[in-house]
Amino acid sequence: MQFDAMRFPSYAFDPATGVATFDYVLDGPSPLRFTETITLPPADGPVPPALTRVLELLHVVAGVSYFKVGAPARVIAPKPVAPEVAALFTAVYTKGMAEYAYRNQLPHVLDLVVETPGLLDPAPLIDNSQSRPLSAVGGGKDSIVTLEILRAAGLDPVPFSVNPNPVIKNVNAASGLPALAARRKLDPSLFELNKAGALNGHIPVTAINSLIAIATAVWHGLGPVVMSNERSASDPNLIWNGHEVNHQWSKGVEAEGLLRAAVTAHAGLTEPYFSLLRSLSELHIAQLFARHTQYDDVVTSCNKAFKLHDPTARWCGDCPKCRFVYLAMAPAMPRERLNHIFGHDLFADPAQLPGFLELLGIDAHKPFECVGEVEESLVALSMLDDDAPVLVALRKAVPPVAWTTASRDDVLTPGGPTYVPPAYAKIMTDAL
Ligand SMILES: CC(=O)N[C@H]1[C@@H](OP(=O)(O)OP(=O)(O)OC[C@H]2O[C@@H](n3ccc(=O)[nH]c3=O)[C@H](O)[C@@H]2O)O[C@H](CO)[C@@H](O)[C@@H]1O[C@H](C)C(=O)N[C@@H](C)C(=O)N[C@@H](CCC(=O)O)C(=O)O
Ligand SMILES: Nc1ncnc2c1ncn2[C@@H]1O[C@H](COP(=O)(O)OP(=O)(O)OP(=O)(O)O)[C@@H](O)[C@H]1O
Repeated sequence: MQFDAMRFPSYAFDPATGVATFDYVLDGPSPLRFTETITLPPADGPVPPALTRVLELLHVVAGVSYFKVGAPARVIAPKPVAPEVAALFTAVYTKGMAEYAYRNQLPHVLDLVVETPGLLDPAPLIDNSQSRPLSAVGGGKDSIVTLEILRAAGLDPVPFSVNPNPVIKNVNAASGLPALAARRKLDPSLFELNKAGALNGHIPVTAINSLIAIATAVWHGLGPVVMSNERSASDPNLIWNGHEVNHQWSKGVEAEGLLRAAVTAHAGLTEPYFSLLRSLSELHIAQLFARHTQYDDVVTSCNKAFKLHDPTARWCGDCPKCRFVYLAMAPAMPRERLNHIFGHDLFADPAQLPGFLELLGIDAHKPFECVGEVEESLVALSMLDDDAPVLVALRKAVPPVAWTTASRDDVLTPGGPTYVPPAYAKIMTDAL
């Protein structure tokens, strides 16, 4: 299938139902049309201009799911925008699609510049910084840690999820906090095209979920959207043709800065969005999670639980994410509790050894999954001193030089750039 350009013909929003419809076209000799539907949790009152503006951003950003069917050389945004917005669009379609470009060997994707038809002045500023935060919940340990820090500080967070599956609903129930939810429905023809062998691959889903969260916060008169993206999300998996390829790009600090700047320029929000956990390693977050036992029967970080077509699974016990989180939580809690959470004893199963070696940097590149850095895995291993079969084998396999690169202080001391506003930074300091 050959396509020349991707266009964004129209979008509509119905405040009576909360339904937004976004139209897309892949132009070429046989054009393809798509419509995505996003339903925001309904709110009373008129539609604030800032909501319309956030939906304009979402229209273009959510287009990546359809762009990937054909990877056209041109992407033509529908409206004039500020430079900050043009920068976000281009980054989402290039850096956000880098894993897709790498796996499908489409180098032109990394050099694409999203075309925008003219310049728009920045929107007037709206101070939203003092209102209740909206806290995105994905069902994993990270968002639970954020929710509990915000709650302990008396900020009365509102949990929010896109397409909450049973895992997310159970986490919300365990928190006891009333939650908001949005629904997102991809155009069904995408699945038919995928079955027929169309180009496919990973997309920067966090950028999409984040804009849906910001739209919801604006419509409900809430404050900043608080994410739980960790420090290591910013690190690439590999370099390809001189470009970084990062599976988690839209969870990284660069994407956070671009998204904040674009939302402030286009919709005027002074404090739209930040990650509270940005300065922390996954290992550190796992230690903070260990303080809260009420989520043990519901927490799930395994991505198998998040398939669009299989919403029932919890920890599969046999993927990079399960292995990494198991290793990261192991130093912070008794093994019985760990095995209860996972329903598997991964350190007793020799079949898990190759996967753990990969996490420890002894094989291949960092897996294309949301896992922490090699140093974090090494430090976690160094904090474990029992003789479980997998641990014994791992200690033998790690070359002596590897231990010298793994510093417990580096991994467990907060650091790196963040966009956490001062009031929230103080809360974080108090929580650690
Ligand atoms: C759950 C998962 O890992 N899905 C990725 C997987 O898709 P799969 O076919 O195995 O299952 P589904 O997610 O049900 O997707 C069905 C098809 O729909 C397409 N699609 C899905 C969501 C979307 O927003 N747009 C879409 O076009 C998808 O391509 C399938 O054809 O493999 C896919 C191809 O590599 C990935 O695109 C699926 O990833 C989801 C978008 C997803 O939600 N993944 C997150 C669990 C994830 O990877 N999060 C990253 C953060 C990435 C970021 O920068 O935001 C992380 O936590 O590290
Ligand atoms: N369905 C969703 N709706 C809204 N936000 C989500 C959803 N899934 C993930 N997120 C948010 O996106 C960010 C990245 O997701 P990620 O899956 O890494 O986090 P998590 O589920 O909290 O923790 P873990 O890394 O343990 O899985 C987090 O801030 C998370 O809250």
